[in-house]
Amino acid sequence: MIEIKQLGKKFEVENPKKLSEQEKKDPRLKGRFFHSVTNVSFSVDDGQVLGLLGPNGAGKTTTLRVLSTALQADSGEVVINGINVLKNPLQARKKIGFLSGSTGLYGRLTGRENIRYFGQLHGMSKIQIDLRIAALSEMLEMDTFLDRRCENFSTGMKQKTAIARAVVHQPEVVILDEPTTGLDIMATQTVMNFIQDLKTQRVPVIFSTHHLDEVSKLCDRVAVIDKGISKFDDSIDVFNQLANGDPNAAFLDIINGGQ
Ligand SMILES: Nc1ncnc2c1ncn2[C@@H]1O[C@H](COP(=O)(O)OP(=O)(O)OP(=O)(O)O)[C@@H](O)[C@H]1O
Repeated sequence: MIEIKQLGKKFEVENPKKLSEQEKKDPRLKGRFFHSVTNVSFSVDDGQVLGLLGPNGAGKTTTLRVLSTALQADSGEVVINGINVLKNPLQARKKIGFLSGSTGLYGRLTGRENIRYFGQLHGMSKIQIDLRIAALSEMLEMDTFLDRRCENFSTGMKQKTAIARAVVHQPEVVILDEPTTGLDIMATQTVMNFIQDLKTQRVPVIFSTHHLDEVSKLCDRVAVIDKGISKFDDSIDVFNQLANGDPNAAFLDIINGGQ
C-alpha cells in the first residue's frame, strides 16, 4: 500500500528571469521559492492502479519524484508498505520501481546491458538477472531489439527498456511518470498490458498521464492535482459519475471547481 499525506515540495528559484510568464503569475511563486506541491494526498492499495491526473505544471512529476525518493519533501508523509519513505529513503528505494520522464539509458550499451546493470546495482545474482530479463523481454515484447545498442532505439524501444530496467528487481510498488507519452498504439497497448499484469500480481501502481482513456481502462482510483494541491482522490466509479460517465468533463469539472 502507498499512502501520501499532505505532501509539500518547494524549489529555490535560482534565476527568476528563466521562469515562464505563466509561472511568474502563479500563486505558488513566493519570494525566492516556487512551491510546486503544497498539499497533495492520495492512497493506493495492493492490487490497485491509480491514475495521477493534472494540467501541465500541476506538480505530478514533482510528486512522483518525491515518492520515488529522487527528491526530498519539505513536508508531509509518504508510507510504502509500512516504511516511512521520507525518513528511511534507502530502505524504501528497494521496494520501489520508478520510471522517470527522461529514460536516461546508456546509449553505448545494449538494452540487455542497461537492464543488467540496474539488476547488479540492486544486488541480484547473474542467474536472477538473466531469468528476469527473459521474463520482462517477453512481457514487453523486446526480443527483436534487446541486444542492440540503445543509441538508435525508437521512442517505444527506449521506453520499454526503461520500464524493464525500473522493475528488474521485482519492486513491491511501481511508479511510472507518463509511461505512454510519445508511444504508438502498439507500444501503448504493450505498456498497458504490462500495468495490467502488475495489477494481477497485486503490485500497486501509480502512473501519471494525460490520456483519460488509459485511466478508464486500467485504473481503480484517480487522483487529480492542480497547482500543487489535491483536488480529487477517489475510485474510478466516483470519478466517472461526476459527469455522467464522461471522463474529460469530470476532469474539467474538478479543475474548474465544479465539485
Ligand atoms: N527543479 C525545479 N526548480 C524550479 N521549479 C521547478 C523544478 N521542478 C519543477 N518545477 C516547477 O514546478 C511546477 C510543477 O512541475 P511538474 O513537472 O511537477 O508538473 P507536471 O504536473 O508533471 O507537469 P507536466 O504535465 O507538464 O509534465 C512547474 O511549474 C515546474 O516548472
